Amino acid sequence: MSLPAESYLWLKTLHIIGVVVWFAGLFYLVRLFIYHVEADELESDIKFAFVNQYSLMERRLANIITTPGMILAVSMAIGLLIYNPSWLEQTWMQVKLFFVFLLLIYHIFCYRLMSSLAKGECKWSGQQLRILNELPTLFLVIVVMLVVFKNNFPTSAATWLIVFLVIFMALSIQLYARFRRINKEKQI
Ligand code: HEM
Repeated sequence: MSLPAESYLWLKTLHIIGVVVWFAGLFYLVRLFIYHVEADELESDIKFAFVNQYSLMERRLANIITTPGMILAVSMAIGLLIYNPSWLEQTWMQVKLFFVFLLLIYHIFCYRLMSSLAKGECKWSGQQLRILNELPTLFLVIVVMLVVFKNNFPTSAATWLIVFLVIFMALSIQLYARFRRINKEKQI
């Protein structure tokens, strides 16, 4: 297939725009889930107003931003592969596709969480959702490193970066939880 090089660059531009929109949606969606779960724990009359509003915001974000972003990123990626199928033979692309597959499972899982939240059946705590919300960051770091370094992936540097990220995320979640506990005790 011999498309002009500019077409390839247009596909790549739209692919990157799709990826940015997709991730913005995924990050904000789980943040909304956290607010939703915390509103659900309130013992006040306005609880239902909050919970309904969060459900509406989640649905709109997922259907108008997150999923269209995913569709744009994936369809443009298919275009890039049709343009240059030899990418599929490269190890970095195979590893990338594995992580994209995990990301798609995460995306579908977010939809399941959204529907269980809307029904008031969600078993996840705010703390667990905070941890879940760190997963796409890891996927993002790994996938972007794969497309940039390709087959020269800096294994040792990447390992340290990922270990650092995981520790940093775990610590910040714990610190935030402690900060909230102290604040709550002060209010009582
Ligand atoms: C359906 C899954 C995907 C496929 C098949 C795919 C495929 C591709 C291909 C073939 C390229 C062009 C590589 C080049 O010209 O050097 C590319 C570029 C890129 N992809 Fe993906 N991609 C997918 C998902 C993603 C995701 C989820 C992300 C982000 C987390 C991502 C981030 C990027 C970036 C940043 C580039 C630009 C790299 C550069 O120009 O150096 N891709 N992708």
